[in-house]
Amino acid sequence: MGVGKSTVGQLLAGRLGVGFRDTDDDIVAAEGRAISDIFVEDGEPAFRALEKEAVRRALAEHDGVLALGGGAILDPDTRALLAGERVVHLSMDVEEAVRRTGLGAARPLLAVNPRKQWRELMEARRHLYEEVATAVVPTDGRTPDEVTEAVLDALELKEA
Ligand SMILES: Nc1ncnc2c1ncn2[C@@H]1O[C@H](COP(=O)(O)OP(=O)(O)OP(=O)(O)O)[C@@H](O)[C@H]1O
Ligand SMILES: O=C(O)C1=C[C@@H](O)[C@@H](O)[C@H](O)C1
Ligand SMILES: [Mg+2]
Repeated sequence: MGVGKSTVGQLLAGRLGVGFRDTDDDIVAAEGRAISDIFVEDGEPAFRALEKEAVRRALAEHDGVLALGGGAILDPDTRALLAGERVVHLSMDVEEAVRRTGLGAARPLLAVNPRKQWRELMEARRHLYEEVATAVVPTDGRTPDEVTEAVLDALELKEA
């Protein structure tokens, strides 16, 4: 959460001359509600079901850079769909995470005690991010442009 998937994803798409899509945005557009509202009104399992369908559809329809929600990899079917794709795990440490996400209600899973919750989420998810990633790119102390450059290098992709 807040690692820069949307920011770097758009920069990367620009550098590659391809389209950019973000499954969080797809869900918000389809539902006409903010993600935090979906969490509060319907609960996390309902959000995960919407997310799984959004990822499946985006992978089928879209040929370019796709940003996933931070928890999309929790779903085993989604992880299976990512097999065979280039998947970048953008990483950061907890202090950088707190700086980038702030304390707002926009990220429901970090709403209370964000430092502790972020650490716990990472402990629970790290192995899943590592399982699906074909490249890991640390983002600490790097600007979005520098991260984008590092992603291009890590994926050995040429610019358009
Ligand atoms: N490399 C970076 N260095 C500093 N700040 C950054 C960097 N990348 C992104 N940011 C800032 O951090 C915040 C979160 O970035 P962004 O929304 O792109 O993350 P995200 O991974 O898409 O988040 P979410 O999980 O909510 O979708 C934004 O304010 C953005 O400007
Ligand atoms: O890491 C997560 O579980 C989330 C990340 C965001 O991208 C959103 O999909 C939502 O806030 C949940
Ligand atoms: Mg985003």
